[in-house]
Amino acid sequence: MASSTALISDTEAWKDLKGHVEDIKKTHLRDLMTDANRCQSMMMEFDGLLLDYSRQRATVETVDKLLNLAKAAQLTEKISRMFNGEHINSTENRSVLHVALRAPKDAVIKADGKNVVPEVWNVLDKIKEFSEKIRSGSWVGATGKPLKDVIAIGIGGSFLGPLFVHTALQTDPEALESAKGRQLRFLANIDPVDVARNINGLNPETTLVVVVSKTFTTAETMLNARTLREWITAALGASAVAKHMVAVSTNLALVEKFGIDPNNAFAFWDWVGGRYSVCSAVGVLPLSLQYGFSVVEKFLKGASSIDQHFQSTPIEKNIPVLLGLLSVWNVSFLGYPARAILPHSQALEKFAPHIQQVSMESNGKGVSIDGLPLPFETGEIDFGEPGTNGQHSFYQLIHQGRVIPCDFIGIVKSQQPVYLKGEVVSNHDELMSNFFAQPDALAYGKTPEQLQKENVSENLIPHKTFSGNRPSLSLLLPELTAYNVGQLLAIYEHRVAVQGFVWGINSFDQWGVELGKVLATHVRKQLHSSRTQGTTLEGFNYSTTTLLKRYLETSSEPQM
Ligand SMILES: O=P(O)(O)OC[C@H]1O[C@H](O)[C@H](O)[C@@H](O)[C@@H]1O
Repeated sequence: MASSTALISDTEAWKDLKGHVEDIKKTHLRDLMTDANRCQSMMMEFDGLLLDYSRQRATVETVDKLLNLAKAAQLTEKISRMFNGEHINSTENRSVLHVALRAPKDAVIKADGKNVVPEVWNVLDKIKEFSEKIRSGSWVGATGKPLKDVIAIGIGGSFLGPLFVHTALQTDPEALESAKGRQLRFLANIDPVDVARNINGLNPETTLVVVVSKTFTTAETMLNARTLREWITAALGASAVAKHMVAVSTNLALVEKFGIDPNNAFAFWDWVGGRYSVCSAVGVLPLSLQYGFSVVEKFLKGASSIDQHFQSTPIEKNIPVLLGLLSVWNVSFLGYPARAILPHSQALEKFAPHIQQVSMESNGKGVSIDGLPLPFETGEIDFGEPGTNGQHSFYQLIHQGRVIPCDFIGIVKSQQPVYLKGEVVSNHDELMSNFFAQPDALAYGKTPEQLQKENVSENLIPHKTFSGNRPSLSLLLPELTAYNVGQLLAIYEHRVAVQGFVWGINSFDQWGVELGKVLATHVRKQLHSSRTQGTTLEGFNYSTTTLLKRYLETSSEPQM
């Protein structure tokens, strides 16, 4: 067993897998897929979901060795420590308890000795009450009109998760029905173009602005909040802020200082990481305003179902654990640096951008949790697009260029089925034909011999050959309701945690985002003094000085 300061790469289990790579290099998925017993052992079912990882470059032996690696990494213990509220985010001295955000009312989850579930439900109850008031029109704006439109201001974790869930629910029949006549928009970027897009067509009289920021100090969010406060006060007077602006934050003192009534602030806690906060008021408030609390509660229940599975299922049958181990295998042993997330569902178009933050901000680290430099790479480059759009864009590279393990996510029952008279299949079957075909195209490829049999001319044979042996996994969801969206979210959140636990890093801090912010502060000061006092540029290198000079000389930004 590894001591807490040892690197996982020093363990026998890791070395064993390193050696095993040579065995796997001799295999081809074409052959591995002929072993029905192997394939059968690589199917997992839970709560309506079906995971098939038989197209990973892995044998039954590989999976056993990965499970040994999990043991060497003390994975089960680390999962328990997370659920027990220990301060596993050691560099910030915090618990990691996003699972408490979706726990049933009677659950007991402790942070620093205190059960946090009642606090969670206090906020959920407050959201339920508030969102019902807004939706029913009993809460009105400054001129007496109901607030039918919502702009949620936030960035990073205070934006991507809520946007993903909102996009996924937009076409769900139940959610669609309950959102009738309402709009939810997201303002994230500090680019004034994003402000212009968000307020376009909206009337401050009928708009509620929700400022979402864990810290309530994020530069982009606070300037956007001041910008929309100005938009409201210019139209309705300063007193309108109380009726038209509310906030979600862990920093209620700063919310009040900003001028938002503390009664209209929705709290969350430092044991919720920004990128893990969609199940807190960060997501639940805007989504409840749009869809009603009962729809959002189903989303929380779906996530909770996976939490319970993750906490209590033995590792060999535990979906997030297996997914995490396979990602470690692909990154650290097979050397594939990227992962493509390919939902065959337009409703999941914002899933990959959300997982990009969850995964890359969590696991893109250079040192172990004890601060030792890592002799191996962690994290992967996540990207993705819904199928079939990606197919007509970057799949060429995935089929004949670099090897990129792919996650295919499919839905059995469409949210919006269409079946035209006289067509061979329904529109959803047409979409899903690609979901079923692509993984085999990647795994099997096409040999020169096959091409010769098809009488393909000799000069084209190299171009039309597909090497195959490209790994993927398939996840099939029964439908895409709020509940399933919650399941999907929690599977990926926990998968990322598993990867971090095995690599022995802290997946819950993000010091790497700080440096750029500090340097931007220097630039901001310089821009201010150059524009207001004509101060010459100082303290920047040749490159930045040249670029800044060009920017200042050729732009005439409006000055207040
Ligand atoms: O919610 P906020 O405090 O405004 O933070 C928004 C975002 O800020 C930073 O960029 C962090 O890296 C993100 O993890 C966080 O989600």
